[in-house]
Amino acid sequence: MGRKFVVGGNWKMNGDKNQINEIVNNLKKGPLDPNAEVVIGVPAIYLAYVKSIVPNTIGVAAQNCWKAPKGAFTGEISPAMIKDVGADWVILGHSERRTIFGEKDDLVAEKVAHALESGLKVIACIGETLEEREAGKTEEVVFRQTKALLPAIGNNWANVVLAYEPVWAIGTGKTATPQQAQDVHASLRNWLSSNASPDIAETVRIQYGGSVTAVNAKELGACPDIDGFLVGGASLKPEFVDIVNATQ
Ligand SMILES: O=C(CO)COP(=O)(O)O
Repeated sequence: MGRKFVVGGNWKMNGDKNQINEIVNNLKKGPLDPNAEVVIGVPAIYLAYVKSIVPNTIGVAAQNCWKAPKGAFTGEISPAMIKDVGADWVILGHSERRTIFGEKDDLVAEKVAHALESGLKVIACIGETLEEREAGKTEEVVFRQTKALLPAIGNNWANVVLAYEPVWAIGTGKTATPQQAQDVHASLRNWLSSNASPDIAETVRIQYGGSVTAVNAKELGACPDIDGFLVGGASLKPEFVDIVNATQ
């Protein structure tokens, strides 16, 4: 009850200053549902630029970070740096980080722990592959990925949003049906109730991600355990505003 709808736009490795200006102007024009929280996940190199042009009501997220504040980690950025340029969120454990860059559950957990300790809010992503779904392992995978996060999150659940993103639905145009998504969200909440606490299960927001569009957002958003979206492709387009407003 009372979970504020939260919509994230994950731009991935897309956008240049021209396109960013267009996206931000579109968000400013809105109008955006004041009851929805909006966070845009931008490429690291544009974090400061986006922060300088976006209204304060819109959160800005990095799409990854390292698990230490500074040091000899060529090419990486730290939560301290993300905060220093004014952003306050980071997306961690995205399936593209897990599959393309080989990030395992324990590395994701270490990153989550350090990001939270550093005062960032975290969108932590979980989700099964098509092979895992077809083998009937959806819950096993999602519970395993979430279990790894429990010690990392500790008492910091208020600063965490979970994003359930079935890998087979990402960038494929194959959205999970509202029932498929609702089922996983509900069983994850149930699992959290036993393995974290009933209060955490009740209050944590769980986003759905994977081919969300203005067309399917309303039906997905109406499901009782879907508390928002993590949007890839459509977050670069004007329809993102309609997705933010899906529960209005
Ligand atoms: O990976 C996603 C968001 O993090 C989803 O991407 P698409 O919305 O492009 O399927």
